[in-house]
Amino acid sequence: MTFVEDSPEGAIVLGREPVVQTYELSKTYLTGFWLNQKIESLKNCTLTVYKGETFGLLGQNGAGKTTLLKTLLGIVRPTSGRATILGEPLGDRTVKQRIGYLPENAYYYDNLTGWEFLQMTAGLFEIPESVQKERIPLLLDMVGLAQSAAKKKQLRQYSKGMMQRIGMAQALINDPELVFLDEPMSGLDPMGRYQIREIILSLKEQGKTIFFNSHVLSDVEMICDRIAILAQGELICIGSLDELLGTADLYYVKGKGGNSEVLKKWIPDLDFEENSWKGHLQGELQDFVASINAMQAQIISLNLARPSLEDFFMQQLRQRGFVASS
Ligand SMILES: Nc1ncnc2c1ncn2[C@@H]1O[C@H](COP(=O)(O)OP(=O)(O)OP(=O)(O)O)[C@@H](O)[C@H]1O
Repeated sequence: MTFVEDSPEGAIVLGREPVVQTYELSKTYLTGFWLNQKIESLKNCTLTVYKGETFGLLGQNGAGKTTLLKTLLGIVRPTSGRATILGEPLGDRTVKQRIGYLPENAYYYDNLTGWEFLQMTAGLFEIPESVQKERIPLLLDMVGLAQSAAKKKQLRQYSKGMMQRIGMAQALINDPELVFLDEPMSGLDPMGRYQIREIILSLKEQGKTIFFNSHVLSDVEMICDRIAILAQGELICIGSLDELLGTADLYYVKGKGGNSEVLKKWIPDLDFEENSWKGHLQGELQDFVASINAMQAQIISLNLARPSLEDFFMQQLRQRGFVASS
């Protein structure tokens, strides 16, 4: 299938099927006793997520990630803008059958065992009992929960890691095409995070589309095809990791001397070490070298560099004034 509509990210990529599309989506919460305080949680967010990709939405606490996810799921009504999920407008009932959702802070009926909880969720999707009998053990295996524990233990006895796993299983109970995961690695130890990453990768192998929120940037870097960064409700960048991190003309430079104010214009993450400085160069190399010569400063080394996602994330926030420059 080919698509050639206009999109916020420019033309939609030919040959790729969009499964989530938002156009200038905004959400303003009204709070306070008189509902006269406004919190602009999302500001004109436009993005496209394609079939089969793992898409990571990043942002600091309070950036608006959960609000965007809840808006897409029809839990929160947008103040303005529009969006489609699997080609249908927000709130379409048929779409709900085809998507899965792992909430960030889920409140499940904790007197149920894990098994009963999955049966209850399957019931909500009207999944026949014969299918449930096959699917529940498969899902438990997939998320790494022992069937005996799932049958015996009530959810109130579950650890954080077990809750995250059972949450993942319920998000997949309807064999969804598109899965929304809100901070799936939050609160997990390294082994738990590794296992969740493995589950996400196996879902990707099955051709599912995964949209997830996270602030664990190293996990995102390992598993995402594309990412977007939200800051104070604004989407400040979107693209594949190669597009965002792998630009061939990005240099890591070390040097000494010169004027720190001038250097900072070229090197936003400028860092000083005894009598030298270092950081990632922004701008044309030739012009930078001319500026270095004019200041009678000295370049010690210049290497092509791919920043880590964490470096890139901090740099984007600093450049746009969302965090103070160090
Ligand atoms: N129901 C609500 N009523 C009023 N304000 C809200 C509501 N939900 C979220 N907000 C506000 O909207 C902003 C974005 O919150 P949101 O939970 O979407 O951010 P987040 O990026 O998911 O943060 P976190 O990583 O901490 O979960 C915050 O300022 C938050 O206080």
